[in-house]
Amino acid sequence: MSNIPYDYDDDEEIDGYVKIDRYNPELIQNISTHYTDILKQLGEDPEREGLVKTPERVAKALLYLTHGYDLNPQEILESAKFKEDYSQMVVVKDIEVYSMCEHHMLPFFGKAHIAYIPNGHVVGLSKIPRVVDAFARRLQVQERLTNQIRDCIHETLQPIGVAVVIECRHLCMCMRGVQKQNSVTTTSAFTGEFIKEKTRAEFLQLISSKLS
Ligand SMILES: Nc1nc2c(ncn2[C@@H]2O[C@H](COP(=O)(O)OP(=O)(O)OP(=O)(O)O)[C@@H](O)[C@H]2O)c(=O)[nH]1
Ligand SMILES: [Zn+2]
Repeated sequence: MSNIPYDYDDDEEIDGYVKIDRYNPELIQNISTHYTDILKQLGEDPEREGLVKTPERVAKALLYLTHGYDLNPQEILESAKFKEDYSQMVVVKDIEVYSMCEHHMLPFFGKAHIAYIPNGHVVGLSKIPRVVDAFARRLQVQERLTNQIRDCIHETLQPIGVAVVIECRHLCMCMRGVQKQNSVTTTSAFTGEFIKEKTRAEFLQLISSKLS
């Protein structure tokens, strides 16, 4: 998960990448005011003990859940790009994904599996999950999230190929609407060498194998 401290009054940098403008008190106050009204519209009493701080908590939570807008995924990758003559597939799998669907603003969550074949440069491994978070922590659809991760890695590292597979459960399909609790959505995006069947098959085989 992202390392952003759970402290919204902090105006310092997040891991050196970005200023937390998003967490300023005025913005939190503005969003809170709307949530006080929403609580009333829902038939609740915003003054009762359990709800007094809820609008502010929701405001902070929403700002956290969308902090990806403040991150620059290209910069994250550029910050740890190293010359290395390794030209086999690098696979980082089972990366937790937490995002919010832009249609209902309800969570979707699951795993991302990512591979690239270096072309003279490798990237610090932790930067791949960071890129996933930078795009996931926005209002998203799973297809766009998948393509954005692929394009960012492709454009920044210019590798021989990139592969992204994401598997998620969407709460908007589980706890409302069609109410299918067990459905999982899988999306994928490939560039370069991964468009070839043999390379793609090797990747799919690697992400389906379990560590013993
Ligand atoms: N393609 C895609 N659709 C998504 C994603 N997240 C949510 N949706 C869908 O967005 C659609 C919005 O459809 P609408 O008919 O406008 O909304 P709705 O009436 O709330 O739809 P239901 O969920 O079917 O009740 C729904 O079918 C959702 O399942 C996503 O990541 N990708
Ligand atoms: Zn939805």
